[in-house]
Amino acid sequence: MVTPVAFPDPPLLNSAGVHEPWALRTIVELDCGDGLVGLGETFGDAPHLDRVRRAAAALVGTDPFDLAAVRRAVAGDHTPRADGQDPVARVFAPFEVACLDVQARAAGQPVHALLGGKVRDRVAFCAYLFYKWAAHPGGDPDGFGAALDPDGLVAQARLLVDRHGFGSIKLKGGVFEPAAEVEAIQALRAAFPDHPLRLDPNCAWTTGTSAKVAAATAELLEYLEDPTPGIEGMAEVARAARMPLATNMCVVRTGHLRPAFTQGAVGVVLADHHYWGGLRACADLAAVCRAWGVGVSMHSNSHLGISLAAMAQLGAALPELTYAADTHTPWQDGVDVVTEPLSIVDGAVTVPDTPGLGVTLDRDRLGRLHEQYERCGIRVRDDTAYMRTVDPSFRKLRPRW
Ligand SMILES: O=C([O-])[C@@H](O)[C@@H](O)[C@H](O)[C@@H](O)C(=O)[O-]
Ligand SMILES: [Mg+2]
Repeated sequence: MVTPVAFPDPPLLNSAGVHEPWALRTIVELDCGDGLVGLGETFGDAPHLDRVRRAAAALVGTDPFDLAAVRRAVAGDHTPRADGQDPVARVFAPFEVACLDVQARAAGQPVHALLGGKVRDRVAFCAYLFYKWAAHPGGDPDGFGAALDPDGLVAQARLLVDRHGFGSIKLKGGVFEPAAEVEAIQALRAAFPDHPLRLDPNCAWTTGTSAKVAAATAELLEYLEDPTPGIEGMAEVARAARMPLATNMCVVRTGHLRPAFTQGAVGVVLADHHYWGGLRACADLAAVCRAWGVGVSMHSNSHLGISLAAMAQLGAALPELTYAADTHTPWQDGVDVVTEPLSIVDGAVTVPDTPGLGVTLDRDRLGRLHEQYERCGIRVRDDTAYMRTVDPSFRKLRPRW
């Protein structure tokens, strides 16, 4: 069964615009008919939802232990996308996770056992800071407050660190002039002297601006994420930067690995099972990174508890994961589709050893979030269009500065 859901999202700012009041996801239930149900979670945009629905229909009768057959069934009549991303990987991913959940439940083992066994009991996550408004236009203030300057961000960091004990901090930049974002990083360093810091402007800067920011933050950042577009641009910045550059934008499929690594464009790749094609594809990615001496971190988008559990299971089994993973979990403020979401305590999720992913679908919650999907009117995430309702002159520019 494939169920689209919507959940409230705060007005988080990024280089593309601002998050809309509702975030979308798609929940996959793989019912094997003998009481075994596997769970998966993926993006919620309508074209993707449509592909996931078609894949689900094509999968009926396929053996959940035969991932090659599952992948073939999912591939169907796919056509490559102009933006270079691999739609099969994206559509296969939630089914791969659901199949692993089924396989692990059938074996009475946690998913990490199927990924080679756990190398850690706790998977660290970072506090993911965003510039944000106090409220959506015309809406009531949310519980997180505004964060439009260094003081606001430091207050936000305190809130997230107090709630979840995060031991490292990432700032989503690309929102204000680079100098203002450097000031924000300096303020975070002063307030959190021992927390590793990262800054991610989502390609909002030219190579020249990126090199200047890299110089200004050389002593402050553990890595600088996607300062500028493209592998060549990143390589140019990497030659000037003292810290490693990280990416979830210029290395998003296998074909990007060789050009990025031979040019020394990135020192850290953010794995994301939702678009690399599942948990095993991310383990393969991590092994390639290890061979090239490139670090591994983990990327996130707005998501719910099935994805958090999948990330935790993967993180437990990846020896290469030496950085705290991204997660948007705190921004969802407890809203979920699972009965007991995994919690982030002392900056980490304790990885469940129970059979499967370690989370159970709550049908009432799923039903409520699906009703919200039906009512919310959003069918494709569009941060830029939403920003333009507030500032009609806004344009998504990469680079902007
Ligand atoms: O949630 C956001 O606004 C992020 O900007 C997200 O869309 C990015 O994909 C991501 O978190 C990133 O690291 O670039
Ligand atoms: Mg990023």
